[in-house]
Amino acid sequence: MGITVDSQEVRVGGDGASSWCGGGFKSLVRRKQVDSAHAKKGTQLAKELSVPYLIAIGVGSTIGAGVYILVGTVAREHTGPALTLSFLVAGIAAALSAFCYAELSSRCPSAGSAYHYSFICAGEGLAWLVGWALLLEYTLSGAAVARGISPNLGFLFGGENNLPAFLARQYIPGLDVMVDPFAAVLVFLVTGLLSVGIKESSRAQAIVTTANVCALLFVIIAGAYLGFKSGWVGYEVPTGYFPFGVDGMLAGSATVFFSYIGFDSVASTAEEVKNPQRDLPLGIGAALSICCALYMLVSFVIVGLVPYHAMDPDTPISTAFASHGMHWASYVITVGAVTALCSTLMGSLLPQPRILMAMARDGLLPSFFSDVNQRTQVPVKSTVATGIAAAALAFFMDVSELAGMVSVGTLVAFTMVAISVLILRYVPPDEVPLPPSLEESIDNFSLQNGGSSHKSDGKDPKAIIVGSSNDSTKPLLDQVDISVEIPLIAKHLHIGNYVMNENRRRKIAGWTIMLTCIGTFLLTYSTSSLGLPSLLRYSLCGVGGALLLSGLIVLTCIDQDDARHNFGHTGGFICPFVPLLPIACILINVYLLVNLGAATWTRVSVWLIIGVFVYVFYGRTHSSLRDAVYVPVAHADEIYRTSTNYVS
Ligand SMILES: NC(=[NH2+])NCCC[C@H](N)C(=O)O
Repeated sequence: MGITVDSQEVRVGGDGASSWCGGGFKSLVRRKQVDSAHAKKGTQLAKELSVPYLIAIGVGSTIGAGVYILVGTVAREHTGPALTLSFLVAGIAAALSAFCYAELSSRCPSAGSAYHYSFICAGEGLAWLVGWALLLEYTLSGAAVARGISPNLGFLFGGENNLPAFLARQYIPGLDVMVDPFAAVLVFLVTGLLSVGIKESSRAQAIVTTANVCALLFVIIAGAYLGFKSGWVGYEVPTGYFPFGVDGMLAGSATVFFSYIGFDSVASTAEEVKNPQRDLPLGIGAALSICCALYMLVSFVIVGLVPYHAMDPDTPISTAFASHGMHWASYVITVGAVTALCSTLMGSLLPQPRILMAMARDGLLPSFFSDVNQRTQVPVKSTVATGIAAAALAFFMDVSELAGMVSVGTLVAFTMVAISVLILRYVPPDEVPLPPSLEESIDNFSLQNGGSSHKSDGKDPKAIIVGSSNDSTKPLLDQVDISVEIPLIAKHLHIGNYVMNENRRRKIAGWTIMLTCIGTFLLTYSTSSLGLPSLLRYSLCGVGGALLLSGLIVLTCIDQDDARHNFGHTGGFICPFVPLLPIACILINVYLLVNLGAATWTRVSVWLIIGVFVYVFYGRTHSSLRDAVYVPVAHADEIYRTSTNYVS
């Protein structure tokens, strides 16, 4: 799109996404500036976190009950001894998303993670959906995890029925529900801890995470000892390493991918990190590598101890140890599972308030949620709101059936993060809403000069005139800290032929990214929907594959935005192999999304439809971008020239 001179409204620069959208859809594609989310004074979070804390948050949020349970069912049904490879493949798939998160968190380090990146890159509509889906994910996963703790504790007491009354679930006959007061209390305890301060809560996270990592190390070391002693019977099975073929191993990776969910919590703490550009990529990368190594070693040992077909589907690890006479190991493993659940609970309740806060700062939710407590420098109100919602769910509902809905949030976020990397590289956001201080100066200037203020004259606020001649522009600029504000505007000005070329490049890139995403969906949908008539399936598959491949080729040939070079030199993280890596990441995540099943999608649709209503009736009209001010091109040009004179 680039510069449009047809009306008073001018976008300086522009993107490939909004040019084709009519006025009604403009709110959906308006994008915020990278630095527009910088908190105002008094609403800042405490900058306390360094790499070790980030690793603790990442590992703690990622390692949950998943690994303790999945190894049994996945080895029995899909992979056999090749389970270790499934964890490797799933780890590589997760690493693709981690690379994308690392670049975005490093380049756009504000709270809100995937929601925030989507707002900067893809626009308000998709950002809202991502944020809305993440809210569902974190609340449900917090509730599900809390609810999983008492059955695990039951092992320590010799069965759930022997649990002391305060730990056990209670049946309420009148309501025909099984309530779990302990789960609710636990959620409140974690909420309290998270409200005290980010440093205190991440310290607690570090302690709990250390305990659960020690339990996994115990499984690895003691298991390897038993394996060497007993001759690794699990690997001696006559069916070989791949009893279900390589296909089975790949199907297993899709299931164990769940155990890698959670490292993205690190990105949500971006605003609380001392040196976000360097520390966030390090934290994300180290956390994921640690989890991948632990998962592979645990699975390697466990499938070696027991033949895969004899594995227990519910308590595979304890049973494997018991089969070698080490019954007491189940206590260590249960403690490991309980601490893992506690740390994932914290890992779910930590990001959600930050996403609520980011959405409220952008005006899409009431400002109640963006309130930061002055003393603790934590978004206490949204933390408490999150805690109440998760505790209520955990108290009343057995949310385990809703597990698929948890994955939707994560996978939608992972997909959008990969798309955001492509957009940031090829169609970086440079429709510049004016920086707030310049806006204020314009207002003051208009008032002082009796000129028409864009806010008060009832005209389209976007149609603001930034001075109509050099004479009127100069005093305006006098009131602005030019060294800060002008480069922001001037850097987006492309004059002469260059504009046309750049313009065309952006347009092609924007369309290509969109068509590549459509191709990914068609390809994964057609390969997964066996019920479709085969002609339709093959056609969809062909069209999808062709779109995807040509998208990849076109993007490989198009120049990327130069900013990444400058950014790379400042010590920030740059995702390698763009566009191949993000496209592979989109493909994997869309494949997993498409395969979540109709029942999950029906439930999620209800939530998303509610989200659309909230957006239409609240977010769209309250968005902080609703009055975004765009620089008219002629005057932007003037500002540019004037500022050059002024500076020189
Ligand atoms: N944010 C979340 N969805 N967290 C859930 C994490 C689940 C965790 N990876 C597990 O294996 O149990």
